[in-house]
Amino acid sequence: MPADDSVLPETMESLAQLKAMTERIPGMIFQLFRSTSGQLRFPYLAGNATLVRAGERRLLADDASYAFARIHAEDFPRLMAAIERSAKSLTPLANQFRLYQPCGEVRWISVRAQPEWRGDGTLWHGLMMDVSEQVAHEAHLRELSDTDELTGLANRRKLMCRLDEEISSARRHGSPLSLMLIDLDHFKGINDTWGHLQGDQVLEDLARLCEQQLREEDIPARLGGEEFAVILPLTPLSHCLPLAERLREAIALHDFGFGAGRVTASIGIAEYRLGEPREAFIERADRRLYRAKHQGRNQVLSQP
Ligand SMILES: Nc1nc2c(ncn2[C@@H]2O[C@H](COP(=O)(O)OP(=O)(O)OP(=O)(O)O)[C@@H](O)[C@H]2O)c(=O)[nH]1
Repeated sequence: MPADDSVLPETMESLAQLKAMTERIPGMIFQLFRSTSGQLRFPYLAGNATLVRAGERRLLADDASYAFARIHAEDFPRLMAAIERSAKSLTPLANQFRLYQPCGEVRWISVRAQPEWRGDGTLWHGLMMDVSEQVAHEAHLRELSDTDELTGLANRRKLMCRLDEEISSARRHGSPLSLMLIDLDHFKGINDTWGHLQGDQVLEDLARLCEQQLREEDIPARLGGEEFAVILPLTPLSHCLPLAERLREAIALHDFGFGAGRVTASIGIAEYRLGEPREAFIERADRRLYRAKHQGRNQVLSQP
């Protein structure tokens, strides 16, 4: 074979480049091997030292359990199931999990890897990235899209999701579930007399009153305008009625900034009937609210 003096320096240079690059990427590149007996080890692991300490890497080359022990308990079964599926079907592994850092901090890690059958086990070639900032940003966006901007309560979209969840739980367990619909009386008059900003303040105060008067497990929301709703899980109508009455009274006695007794609300309540669709449940509470308005306002009306 003809000697080629350029091969060695070029190879050395590529290796140096590769080393410099892997040490700087915001994650790790790895090979993970799982033997047919189920033992896991990282034959290759390079990259961001904060995810795995240099000393730990040597241990992980023989036994990956040190790293797997740092995975959050809630995410561990999902990751193991994904590894199992990927090994069985030889399809790419894609998962996201929380990893405890040596300092105790938790980071979100996204893993993508391609499996390959090696005769005595499966070898994945992959990449792990620290996606904690992205996960936090997504959670913030989700929160914004679920929250009413003015009052900070859940918005209509979130309320409907929560109502669906509570209805399915009530169906599964046969547990009671009630709904309150709350509408401020003559709110247009408040806006017209005191101005829109003061009107907004009333809505914010009402949100705080709902939170103070109700229990931790109740779910208050602003449906829009001056209309609010509260989901009361595990609550029969007989328990919901005094709660609604207490809230109505608290509103009527509260000083919203222009003297107590100037703002009142009408409340319609209903208890979920097993099997009924969500809209029918809301409709029954709404009919009671409508009736409360027409019977003179500042009152609670219920429908069993
Ligand atoms: N300040 C403020 N006003 C709002 C907001 N959303 C809706 N409104 C006002 O709420 C008022 C609702 O008026 P109506 O639907 O006639 O109801 P109401 O005056 O409360 O009368 P009843 O419900 O029949 O007692 C309207 O004047 C809307 O402009 C808001 O975010 N802030």
